[in-house]
Amino acid sequence: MATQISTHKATALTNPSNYALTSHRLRRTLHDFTKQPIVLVACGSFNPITYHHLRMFEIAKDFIRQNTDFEIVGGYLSPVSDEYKKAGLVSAHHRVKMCMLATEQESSWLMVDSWEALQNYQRTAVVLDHLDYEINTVLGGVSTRDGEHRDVQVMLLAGSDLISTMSEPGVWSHDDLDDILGRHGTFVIERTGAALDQAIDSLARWRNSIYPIAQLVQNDVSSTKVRLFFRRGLSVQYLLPAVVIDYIEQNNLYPDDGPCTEKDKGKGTESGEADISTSESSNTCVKKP
Ligand SMILES: Nc1ncnc2c1ncn2[C@@H]1O[C@H](COP(=O)(O)OP(=O)(O)OP(=O)(O)O)[C@@H](O)[C@H]1O
Ligand SMILES: O=C(O)c1ccc[n+]([C@@H]2O[C@H](COP(=O)([O-])O)[C@@H](O)[C@H]2O)c1
Repeated sequence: MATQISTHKATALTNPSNYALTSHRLRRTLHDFTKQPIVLVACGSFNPITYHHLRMFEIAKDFIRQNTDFEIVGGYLSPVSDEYKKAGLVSAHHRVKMCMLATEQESSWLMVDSWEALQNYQRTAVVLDHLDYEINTVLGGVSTRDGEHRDVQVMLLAGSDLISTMSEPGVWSHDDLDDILGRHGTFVIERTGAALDQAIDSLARWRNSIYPIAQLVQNDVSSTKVRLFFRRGLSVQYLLPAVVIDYIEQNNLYPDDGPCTEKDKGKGTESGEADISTSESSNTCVKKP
């Protein structure tokens, strides 16, 4: 049975049954008492998680250390619910599991929060408010080495493609943008095809709490391309953790479509999927031996 909880905000949040926040890597003591403790949260499909999803957190970590007065005490991936109904979305259970395998194997500080995934669709503002409640109200925030209590600021970490949708009419509510960009704050990682300045241009009123971060090494990997590679029997080695590749193969999550014809080349199998012919491997269409 789901439980209703209330927060310091007007929102009522509902926890899926048996839900408890994963917090084994949440650092409860601040190293530097002059810094503001923060937790980074990336929301998305993670269908499947790629190395670049993990890399986003490392890029943000470097930026934060060099340019801000924040101190990161934890990082969460929050896979979206099945109700998001994006084409080709495999079940939340599998996407949560893949994120867990990846973070446990590849990272020493990242965790997965399944609250959003394992229930009905939740807006991103609600997800951030939920984590704020769990970390600050339920767990009691963090302390300095002298035992002084500090609330943790829960901040969104997103690619510039996602942030550019915030300027599209009808996608996000203004109140939610105020909550996400104004109250929580957001780190925006540059993504090929979605220029940073264009993505945040019309979000100027929140500019003090939006931190754009350029990618020093351009990385154009997307989950869409990874799914297409699986479906075409192409290698995905080194695009995502081996432990995730094994899991996908064991559960046959993105089945190989079989040999493709001349006509198929460059086409996705899910509506809305990227045209693989725009990538370097455009002319490769081979079936696995
Ligand atoms: N290569 C990348 N560069 C920058 N940001 C990225 C990159 N890949 C994913 N992200 C960001 O990671 C978050 C979660 O992404 P998501 O799970 O939607 O991955 P995706 O690769 O965009 O998925 P799909 O291809 O299925 O649309 C989003 O904020 C997205 O902008
Ligand atoms: O909260 C909103 O109004 C909102 C509007 C558009 C997108 N989002 C979130 O943004 C993420 C988009 O993921 P994706 O895979 O479609 O890029 C996903 O977590 C959605 O819940 C959230």
